Amino acid sequence: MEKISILGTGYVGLVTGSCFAYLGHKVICLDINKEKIEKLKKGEIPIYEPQLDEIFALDKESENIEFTIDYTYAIKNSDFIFIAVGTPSCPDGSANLSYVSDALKTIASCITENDFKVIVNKSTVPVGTGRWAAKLLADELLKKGIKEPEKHFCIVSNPEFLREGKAVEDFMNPDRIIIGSDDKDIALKTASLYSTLNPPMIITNLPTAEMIKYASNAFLATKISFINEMANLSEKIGADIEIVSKGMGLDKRIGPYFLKAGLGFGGSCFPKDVKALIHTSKAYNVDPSILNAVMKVNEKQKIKPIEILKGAGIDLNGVKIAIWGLAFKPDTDDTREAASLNIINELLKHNAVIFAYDPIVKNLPIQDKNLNIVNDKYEALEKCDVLILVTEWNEFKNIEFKRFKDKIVVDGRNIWEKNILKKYTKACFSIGR
Ligand SMILES: NC(=O)c1ccc[n+]([C@@H]2O[C@H](COP(=O)([O-])OP(=O)(O)OC[C@H]3O[C@@H](n4cnc5c(N)ncnc54)[C@H](O)[C@@H]3O)[C@@H](O)[C@H]2O)c1
Ligand SMILES: O=c1ccn([C@@H]2O[C@H](COP(=O)(O)OP(=O)(O)O[C@H]3O[C@H](CO)[C@@H](O)[C@H](O)[C@H]3O)[C@@H](O)[C@H]2O)c(=O)[nH]1
Repeated sequence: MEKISILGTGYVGLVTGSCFAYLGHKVICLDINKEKIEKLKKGEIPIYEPQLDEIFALDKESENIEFTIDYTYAIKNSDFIFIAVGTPSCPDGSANLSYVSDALKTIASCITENDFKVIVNKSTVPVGTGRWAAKLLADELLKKGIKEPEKHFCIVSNPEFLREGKAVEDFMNPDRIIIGSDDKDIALKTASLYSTLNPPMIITNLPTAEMIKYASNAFLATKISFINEMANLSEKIGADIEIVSKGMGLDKRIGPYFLKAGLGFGGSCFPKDVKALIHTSKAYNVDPSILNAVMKVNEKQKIKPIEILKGAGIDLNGVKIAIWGLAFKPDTDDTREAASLNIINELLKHNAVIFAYDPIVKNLPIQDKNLNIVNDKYEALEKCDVLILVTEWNEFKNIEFKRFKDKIVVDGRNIWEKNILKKYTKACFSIGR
């Protein structure tokens, strides 16, 4: 069993650290956010993620996991150092590598002449970052007077493919593990951290590993924008996109996944990663025409309910609108790039009054006198004339339809049967049907 530190204890870092500890490794999770680490030390999990509490409790019992803000301690007591800090979008769409670069500089400040550390990057970073990181680290070590710096570390790329809401399940049952490194032995050593999971493995070079992550996310995002474009056409010509998706998905070459039409993709990954890949493509003079279209379709799709309501002749000024679901998808408390934010911002511009409900999310990065977050879905519904279903949480699937009487309902994720909606509502709209 190996000694691992995880730098950055967010969604990816905490899940990775907890799961590695569960697999028997000795894990130190580090973050620069003191408050987060204090909570974790007390046994409080700062994010909502199914199954994480069970694994976390077992890790605490086995004493395989500890939490710290002390870089020197974390680096000294680990052989594998995972970087799992954020890589958000810069205003020009490129990935902001400042957190990665800060982490690398602090690692360099802790490495001594007697050390050899494997530095594994799990953050999603543009192609070329691994080799850039090796140079940055070598320069920092040289500045400290460490000769032949490359003898003291090796950089590995190990992109993460977990989904929020299913993060533990995904970590424990990976479709594949990708390891990229310029040193094959170190790559194999890193791969062995996962050996008990027995996953399909690809061992390759640094840029290929980095590219696999972006190409995967961009392809999944493309599937979503594609099906949403088909939904917009289906709606006009009387086809039902749910049945179209099912019919397409039965073709094994297409497959059934990521063909759910709705309000587009949000979250901390697809939007930023597609934008970053567009940026990289342009930097290498490759025309990212598909990726540009994927983003364009998605931006429109996120505010589709506004277009639907306006198209139905509803003047949004002063209208009371209930929003069900604020997280970017069910089973997470994450609202980064959530369609709910785009819809709420648009509605506020039109002077609508909003009563929003989500089972987990109780705060939003938007403050407005016309935005109310309430604790009960029916309370939101009863106060309003219009309901927009934004996130398909399970609790919205079986509801008392009779409460929809006299309401205008927009089902943004196609969770309700259109015939039932027609029976119980004043007017109803779904996506692509
Ligand atoms: N969220 C996902 O589902 C997911 C899945 C796969 C890959 N990724 C990628 O993983 C990376 C992390 O994503 P996330 O969602 O976990 O981010 P996050 O914002 O939840 O967590 C990042 C953490 O890093 C900490 N941090 C920042 N600078 C630091 C430093 N110098 N040293 C130590 N800690 C530092 C922050 O305080 C924060 O707690 C991103 O590159 C993302 O694209 C995310
Ligand atoms: O058929 C579908 C599938 C998804 N979505 C939307 O797409 C977004 C992303 O969903 P999902 O992929 O389940 O969530 P993430 O947690 O963002 O995970 C993605 O992004 C992660 C970060 O890179 C990767 O690790 C995962 O493999 C990748 O699925 C959400 O807004 C969903 O509502 C659809 O609209 N239709």
